[in-house]
Amino acid sequence: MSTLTSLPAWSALAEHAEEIKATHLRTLFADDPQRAERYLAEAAGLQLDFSKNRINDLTLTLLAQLAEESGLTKKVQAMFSGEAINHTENRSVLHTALRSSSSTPLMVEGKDIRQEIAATLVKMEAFVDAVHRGEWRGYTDKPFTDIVSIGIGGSFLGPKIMAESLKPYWHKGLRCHYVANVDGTAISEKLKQVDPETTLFIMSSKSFTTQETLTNTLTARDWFLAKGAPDKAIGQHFVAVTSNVPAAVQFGIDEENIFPMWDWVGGRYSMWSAIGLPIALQIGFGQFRQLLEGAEKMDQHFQSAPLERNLPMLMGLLAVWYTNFFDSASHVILSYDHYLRGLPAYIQQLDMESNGKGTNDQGDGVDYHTGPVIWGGEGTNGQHAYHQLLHQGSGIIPADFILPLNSHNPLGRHHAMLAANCFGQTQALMSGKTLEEARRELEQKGMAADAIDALAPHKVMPGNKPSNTLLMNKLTPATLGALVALYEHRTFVQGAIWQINSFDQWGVELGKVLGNSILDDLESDTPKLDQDASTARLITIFRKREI
Ligand SMILES: O=P(O)(O)OC[C@H]1O[C@H](O)[C@H](O)[C@@H](O)[C@@H]1O
Repeated sequence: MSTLTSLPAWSALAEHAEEIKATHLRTLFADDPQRAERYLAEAAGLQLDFSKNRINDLTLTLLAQLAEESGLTKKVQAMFSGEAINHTENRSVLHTALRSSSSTPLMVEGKDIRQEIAATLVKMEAFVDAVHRGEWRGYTDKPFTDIVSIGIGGSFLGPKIMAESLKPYWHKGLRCHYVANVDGTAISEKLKQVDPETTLFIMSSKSFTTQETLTNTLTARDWFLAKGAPDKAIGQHFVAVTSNVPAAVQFGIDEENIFPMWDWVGGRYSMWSAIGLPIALQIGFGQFRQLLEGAEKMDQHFQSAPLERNLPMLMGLLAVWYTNFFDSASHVILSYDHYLRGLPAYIQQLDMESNGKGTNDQGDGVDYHTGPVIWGGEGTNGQHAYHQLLHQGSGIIPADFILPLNSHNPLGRHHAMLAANCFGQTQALMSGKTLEEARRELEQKGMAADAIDALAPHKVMPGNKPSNTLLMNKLTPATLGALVALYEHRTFVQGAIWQINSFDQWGVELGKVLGNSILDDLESDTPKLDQDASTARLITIFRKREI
């Protein structure tokens, strides 16, 4: 038995889960008229209604006990104070420092990182303002109209999705494009849309070794020169964000055009650093700061609020509750806001790359489930598709519904309809429809008794499906910052309970290495073909393709 499953709270939760499984959410609501008020928590402009979860007060007490026995509070402090909690890479985990307004020195390897952070923000601000004012221009003296941001993983999804989410705040006259995939189509299609004289390229790579990013940047540079730009214009049109300055310089980026980031920021947690430069260019530096401020408010809440009011703790512990005691293997994020349609993909990377681990901190294989599959999409679209599985599928898929109370585009009844759909879905998941209700409905339609017998069972919706509803007054840089920080800390809480390192990603390495040796075989005149039979065959088919 692992140290986690032998904790007293774990067995107590297992026992308690049996009681809860025998209780319908309808009953929990009927038995407790105050439930909706009591299971509502607020922080940093976000309201969480967690009353439609399969819990009661005892569940919360036992989850709090689990947090206590797992040393959660100490682990939170260890992260914020800069301990090297990413122990497999011997690194601190300090994305929270990037949005902190504190001036108390924060030392990492003998250096106060607050100063480096502040200096980088100053450099970013000066750059953003210079581009916006048209002072930093293209080689033919025209102001920039387009930014092409090249990066992948954490160096792509954060900037792209956050900028997309904040479209109402965009700086006029500047468009950002994002290229990640090594598929030549990705960059070709972007380059068709831009003019070399008015395009600025940002190469974002923490390591500066990522195949996709290096390849796409070289292609962009070749295109730029092939379109007639002089060599000396590269400095004006190509900037980089990286923690590997020597590699960027060697690659040909001017040293003064490099924005630093650091080892203590994980890729999927890096949008708050200079990796967020495309966001800042797109929405302006003042609003980029508001994004940071919103996140800082959530950080403060996470560190100080009591567990029963603490949004990230509640959401993280609820995820553990369903993953480990209800065998739930996935979690769905449903954005009821068109601007937030990319958020599920962002959280997918954040959570699955963080908690998709099967080895615990002691180096042993875990004997319990860890990171569930995170997926989702945009409401109401999903209601006409995969919500079927949420309502009538055989398992439990906990859902997060996210809704701003005000729209940036308040058109007639649209927003009330959107909200009604959102709330209606949470209600349907919770209450479902019984056989009697299904039968009554069909009787009222005048259906014959034998037809009712045949059809009614298919119309039954078990309900009892858990969901959270997250509300904010309006989607702004500050509320978006708080929302993303909330999910970061939710991810942390789960990893802390599961005793895994949420901050490394060794699992992505092997495929990269194998990919490189396969690339040699695809391109070489004398391929080794020393792979397994299937892979060797695939290589041979590719080599023999008709061109
Ligand atoms: O920023 P880079 O060093 O180019 O890394 C880009 C991405 O690639 C890696 O494979 C990791 O899985 C990601 O966590 C990372 O964000």
